[in-house]
Amino acid sequence: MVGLSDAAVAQLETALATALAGEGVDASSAQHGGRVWLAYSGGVDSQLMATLLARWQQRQPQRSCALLHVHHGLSEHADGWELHCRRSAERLGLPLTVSRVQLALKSRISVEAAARDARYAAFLSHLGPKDILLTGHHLDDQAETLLLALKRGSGPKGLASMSRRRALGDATLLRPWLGIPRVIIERAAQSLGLTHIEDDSNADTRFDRNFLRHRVLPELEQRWPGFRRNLARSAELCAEQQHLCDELARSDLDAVARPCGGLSVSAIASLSAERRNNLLRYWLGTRGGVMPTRAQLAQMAQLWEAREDAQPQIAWEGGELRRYRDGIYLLRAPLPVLPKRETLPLLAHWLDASALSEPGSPAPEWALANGEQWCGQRCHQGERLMLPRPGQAVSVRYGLSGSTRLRPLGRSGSRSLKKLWQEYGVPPWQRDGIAMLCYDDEVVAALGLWLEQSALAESGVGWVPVRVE
Ligand SMILES: Nc1ncnc2c1ncn2[C@@H]1O[C@H](COP(=O)(O)OP(=O)(O)OP(=O)(O)O)[C@@H](O)[C@H]1O
Repeated sequence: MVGLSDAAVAQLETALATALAGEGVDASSAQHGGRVWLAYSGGVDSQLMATLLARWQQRQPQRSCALLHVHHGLSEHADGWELHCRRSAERLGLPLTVSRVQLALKSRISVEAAARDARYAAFLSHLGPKDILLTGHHLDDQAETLLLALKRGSGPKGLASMSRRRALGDATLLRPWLGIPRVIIERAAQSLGLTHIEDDSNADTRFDRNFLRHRVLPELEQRWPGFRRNLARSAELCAEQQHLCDELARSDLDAVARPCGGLSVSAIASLSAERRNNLLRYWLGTRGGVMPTRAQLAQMAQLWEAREDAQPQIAWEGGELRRYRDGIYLLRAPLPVLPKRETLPLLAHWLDASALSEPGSPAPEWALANGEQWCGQRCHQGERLMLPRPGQAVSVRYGLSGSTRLRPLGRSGSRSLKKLWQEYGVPPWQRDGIAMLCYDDEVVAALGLWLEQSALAESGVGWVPVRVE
């Protein structure tokens, strides 16, 4: 038995060291400058990992390691857990940060999910760009996660469950023990005589995960030994498939993205339904927010099946998709109400500055009411705006009347703004958000779209508005 326990400790210690070495965070590599954090609940898994991390650090004194405990404020015992973590961190000689979170309990979201969201938000707020966050997740957690994903009817992305390594903001999340069963961890913890927190709610089978852990998985494992390991293998296979789907979606996105934003309807319509759904899920995933359900995705067919002059819209919890001509656009928040007129003192100052003949001098950035950031580039050549005359006010205006007549560079004659919006393919709901740059009352540019002929510099220094990405 002693031999088995020693082997368990050695296996876990090796898995931890190997995962960290894989990130270049060991003595053999000098380049990794980040900190190694452990998400530390004080439960048996993270208690053992904290103990082995402290040992690891003694062999790597140049590395900075720390523990991060999230106090969810859910249990009456939470203060006691925090105290356990503080005492234990002191004994191990590892600094501890405690993060207190407030749970946003929304309908549809379970307490467990709300706690997890709050926990990861707290982790993110403490991690630096090159940091690593370890968690004590193991094979049994992975098997439970896969069964929970099956219960929800997830596709390959959900069934892929947890990954051994993934980005967390600019940091990296590592789960060194994801392939190791809980029994090995318990055996090792026992042999080292560790004291850890026992969360009484872990026994409460009203929670889905606990129900699977205590009632379902033991029975399945008894009937089919190795069942958990097989579940974890299925999760890995799903992760591989998902990886392929993402690769395909990225290349499809390159092909269907329109240069001025949105996706091309005709390009999307030429894809098979499965490929289209894959692309849409990927695209919406990269934009954040709540994903549409499968039924909502099916409804999106209206967007590319509608007549060209129709303007269908599909709304769900995470946003709204609208079609305008050949483009599909995602709107997430309600459109902002913009002030009609806004002066740009910084820009005016820059344009007035005495060093006018110094192209390339640093330009201040100006933020617009629609959230865009712009700056100006001075130049001697090319299509550039003339500088304002002394005393002329520089402003941006929004929501100009559609009958305003303008003369963009490169078009003959003047046209109404309404006609120009159509020519430039600007969807109706974006029009009021386009900033029109004015000298006194005269429009000199529609930012991001065109410069006005009447305001072009004919000689000497001029300037070009440039969007800051
Ligand atoms: N309150 C918390 N603070 C910091 N990290 C946490 C917290 N709860 C969970 N974790 C991290 O997430 C991992 C998995 O969480 P899970 O809820 O399965 O574990 P637990 O039963 O609370 O604790 P453990 O896994 O340490 O036994 C933990 O190993 C730990 O790394």
